[in-house]
Parts: sequence; C-alpha cells; structure tokens
Amino acid sequence: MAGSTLRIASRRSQLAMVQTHWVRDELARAHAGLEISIEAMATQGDKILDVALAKIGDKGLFTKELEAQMLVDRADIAVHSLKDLPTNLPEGLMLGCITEREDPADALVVHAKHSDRSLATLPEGAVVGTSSLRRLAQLRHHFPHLTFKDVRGNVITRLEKLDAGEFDCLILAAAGLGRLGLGGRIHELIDPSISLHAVGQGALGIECREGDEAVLAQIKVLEHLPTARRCLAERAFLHELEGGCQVPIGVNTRFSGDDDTGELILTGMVASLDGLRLIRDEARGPQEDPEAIGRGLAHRLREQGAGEILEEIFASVRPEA
Ligand SMILES: NCc1[nH]cc(CCC(=O)O)c1CC(=O)O
Repeated sequence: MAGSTLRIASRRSQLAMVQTHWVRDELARAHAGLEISIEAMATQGDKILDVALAKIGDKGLFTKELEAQMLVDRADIAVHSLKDLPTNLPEGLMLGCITEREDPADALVVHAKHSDRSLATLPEGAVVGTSSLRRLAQLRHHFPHLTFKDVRGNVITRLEKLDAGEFDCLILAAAGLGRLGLGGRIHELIDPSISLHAVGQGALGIECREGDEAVLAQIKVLEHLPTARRCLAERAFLHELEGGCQVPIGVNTRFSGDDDTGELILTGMVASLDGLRLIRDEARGPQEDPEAIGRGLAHRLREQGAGEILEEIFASVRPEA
C-alpha cells in the first residue's frame, strides 16, 4: 500500500486525542511505511453542553460527525470510546476492531474536603455529579441519602467543576482518568456489587466502511479477542433491550477459568430512575458465540420486568413527551 494514507476521524477532546494517538502509533508500528493522518472535530455531544445527556436522548451524539466523514470518503476510520458507539450503526459502516480494554470500572473522585470518606460514608445529601442514568439509578438504589446533579463537559472540565465546589464527588470511568494521566484522582474503584459499568466501557471501537477490506485488515491487528468477545456480548445485551435513548443498563463480563477457553459470564442489570427497582441477573455460555449470551440475558431480564422499567423511562425522558 505504498503511497496510501489512512485517514482517522476523531473527536478533539483531550481523552479522544489520547486514544486516537494511541491507535495511530500502534497502527504505524504494525504497518511500516503507512501514512496516517488525523482529522479532529467536535461532535454534537461536545457542542450541546447545557442540556442533560439523558434529555437529548439521541444516540450517536458523540459519533455522527465522525461517521459522516467516512460516508463521504473524507476519512477511512473513526476511533471511539466503545461505550459511546451505538449498537445500530449507519448503513455502510461497521465496527471493525475492538482494542484491549482497560479496567472497565467506574471510579469515585472526591472533593478534597471528603478525602477521608468513601462512597459508603459520604454524608447525607452529598452531591454526586454524573450525567449517566446508569450510575444515578444504581447509586440511588444503594445510597438513597445521596443527591444527584447533572454534570456535562469533558473529563477535565468536570474535575474543575468538582474542585471548584459544585459537587462533593464525581463518578467517572477509571479508564478515561487513567488514559489522561489522572489515575491519581481515583479515590475508590466502585465494586460491581454496587454498580455495573457501561456496555463497552474501557475499550476503544474502531469503525470503518463495510467492504473496505484493506482498511479492515489494517485495523484488525489491534483487535484483542477476549475484550472483543466480552464487548460483543455486552453490546448484544444492550441492543436487545434498548429503545431510543440513554438508559440505566449496566454490565460486567468475565471468563470462567482460562481467558481463551473458559465460558463467558455476563452480568446485566436494568434499574428504574428512582433506584427502587433493580433487576439483575447473569448468563453464561461458550465464548465463541458471545452475542447469544447477550441476547439470552436480555430475554431473562425482560421476563423479570425489565421491559416495563425501560418503557417508563423512554416515556419520561423523551424531550417532547
Ligand atoms: N461519555 C463520556 C465518556 N466516554 C468514554 C469515557 C471514558 C472512557 C471509557 O469508558 O472508555 C467517558 C467519560 C466517563 O464516563 O468518565
């Protein structure tokens, strides 16, 4: 492929740029002589900062502009935080590669005045900054004495708001903090018995055009099979349950025994926004068919009432409803 350039579309937040530079460097290492360019742009999700994420209700908030670049042939691939990539992709595009996942857990970050507290010992009424319905519902379920306030903007902006005293603590992805060199701000990793992480959290997804076999082969070298299987099970679970907006769905995946041969175990939960109802269950199966495990778990949760919870949420957060 002498003379060809691989064009990457990326968001331009600090975290997105760290991730995209990592992908660029790894691809350059794997393909000697490959020219790689990066086009960084803002997405809807970066521009609309005064509306709660859940109210915007639009999936693909952080991905559509990047996808448009590929569809008009101004970029060949887009690098996303996998958790921001909807499970339904536009016609003509595909998820071409899933990279090795960092710790997918959520992390508690506290204001300095709470440095001697833990999630379980935060004071009555402490203000938790999060824009995720998943984090909100699960924390409310376990800690009904906490209060919740929406926080928007990129990770650095959120930390500035925390330090300025707008919140007592934030819940952020450990992976994002680590990639930004801010792992030192992690006060506590949140245990999966308290809160399950988002689908795909901690992994990168590289999207490309369907049928672009040369590009697909180039990016596949960055695929991490155990991560990909875990994330495909998680994404099938979400796809089978979701309607049209951000929903309180959390997951956790692990292998029984050996990563290469063990069964894949998926834990999933759906919660009501008040945290009063929380349905959680587990499914397992051969790791070679991760999507079947995800779909199976979704059906199990539906049988236990997840459908009603999700219907209520779709009705309540739809902007014009
Ligand atoms: N929606 C924002 C977003 N998208 C990906 C990450 C973190 C990195 C990751 O989860 O891979 C974050 C910030 C956060 O949730 O703290």
